[in-house]
Order: sequence, then C-alpha cells, then structure tokens
Amino acid sequence: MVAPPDNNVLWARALHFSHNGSPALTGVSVEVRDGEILAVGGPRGSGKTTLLQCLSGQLLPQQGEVWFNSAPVHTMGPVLRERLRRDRFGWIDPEPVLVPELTAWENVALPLMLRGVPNRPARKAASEWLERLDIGACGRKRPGALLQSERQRIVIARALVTEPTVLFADEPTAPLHRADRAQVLRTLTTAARSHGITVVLATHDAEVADLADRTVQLLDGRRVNSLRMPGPSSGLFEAPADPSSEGTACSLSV
Ligand SMILES: Nc1ncnc2c1ncn2[C@@H]1O[C@H](COP(=O)(O)OP(=O)(O)OP(=O)(O)O)[C@@H](O)[C@H]1O
Repeated sequence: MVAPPDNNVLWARALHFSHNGSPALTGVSVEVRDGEILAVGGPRGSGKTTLLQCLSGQLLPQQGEVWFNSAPVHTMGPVLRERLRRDRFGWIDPEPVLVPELTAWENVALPLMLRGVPNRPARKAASEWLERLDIGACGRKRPGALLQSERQRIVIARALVTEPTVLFADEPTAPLHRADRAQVLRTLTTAARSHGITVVLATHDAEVADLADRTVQLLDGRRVNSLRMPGPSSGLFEAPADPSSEGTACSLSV
C-alpha cells in the first residue's frame, strides 16, 4: 500500500464498486485537496453518489483504496468508519430531512448535543450558523412552517455546525428552484471557504459546478475529461480521461 501525497485530504485510487452485480464505479481515481471545493459532475446514474459514499466510508469499494489524510479508510472496520464519519465528515442529502417536532435551531444544534455539548453553547453555535446562512429569523420555527429552500439551508447549517473536515453534499440543491439553487449554493460554498471546510459536491448541473474550484466528471462509472463550451448554460463535451492528467484541473474553459 502506497501512502497518498501530503496535500490531499482525500485520495482514492482505482475504485471499483458494483451494486448487486451492476457496476457503478469502474476504476475511478480522484484526489481532494485540503480546503478545496470539488464538484463531481456527470449525468444521472454516472456514479456520483456511489463515489461520495466510497470516499466518506459509507461503502467499502470492492477494489481500490481510499485514504483520509494518512489513514486507509478502505481497510477500516465498521466502527472506525462510523467514528470517522461522525467526527470528521458531514453529509447533505438532496432532500431536506429534519426532525419535524424540533425547531430550526434545535435541529441544527442536534449533532452538537449528541456529542455532549451543553445546551447553551450548542444553541449559540446553532444560532450563529443560522445567521451565517441568512435564516436567523427562522430559528424558532418548525420545519413544517418553512419553505423548502429554508429547510435545505437548515440541513446545510446542521452539516456545518460541527465544522467537519470534509463536507459531502449530494445534489444539495436538486429540489430547489433555479434562483434559490444558486443562492443556497453560494451561501454553502462561502461558509465552507470561510471556515476552511473541504467540500465534495455531486451535481449534474454545470452552473452549480461553476462555484467549485475544480470539477471531475464521471460517465458510466468512469472519469472523463470535460471541455466546457462557451456560454453560461453550455453543455459538456466529454472525452476519456488521460490517467497522466490525474491531479490537474479537469474543467477547461475554451
Ligand atoms: N442501491 C442500489 N442498488 C442497485 N443499483 C444501484 C444502487 N444505487 C445505485 N445503483 C446504480 O449504480 C449506478 C450509479 O448510481 P449513482 O446513484 O451512484 O449515480 P449518480 O450519478 O449519483 O446518479 P443520480 O444523479 O441519479 O443520483 C446507476 O446505474 C444506479 O442505477
């Protein structure tokens, strides 16, 4: 086993994963640098979610290696991987899932309280994150009284309140309208940058990927290079990835 380069917070090599025999990743390698916002693009079914699940230790690849800093995630047992996810990683799903009986600030404070943080400091941290995400006024409301975009901001605040080393966001703005999408995403990336949180963001929206530092593209479970055509809502032209370009930016503005 070869240890990954020092400046990568995550480093995955030649990942293979099949769901019940149907291949989702076939030899994907990717690196994530400390503090960067990396978009994982590609059409539906291209393997984005599976890649994020392998990188975050939710799934064990059937072949290949995943390293977090200098720790080999692919050889960890379930207890260690669970601890890693709890202590160092955050996760945002496409649909906002909140506890309906709790207020917004209680939902955000929940991960801190589960770690034993007392009520007052947990409440203070939750309120600060609600303010940062421009939903300070929603603190006392329950999820049922909030708009979908407000609920998704609460989910984002809850994922950031523990200040994880890496935040995995799987299509975090998929259910939102176009205008809300850009605003929520800008808030998420600004908050992550200001706190030095690395973000791995799965998206099939080229405009979403524009907010990232770098994009890697998947197609049918493989990495491909992408050439972005001119224009704001341009499509992506894809070509097989050159393994020797591993580590260089994959999105080339033409
Ligand atoms: N639990 C599962 N059981 C069986 N097949 C699965 C499962 N999860 C994913 N797949 C298949 O694996 C492939 C990759 O799926 P994955 O969800 O990783 O792609 P994706 O790019 O995230 O897609 P989407 O944008 O639709 O979320 C797809 O063909 C999908 O149908």
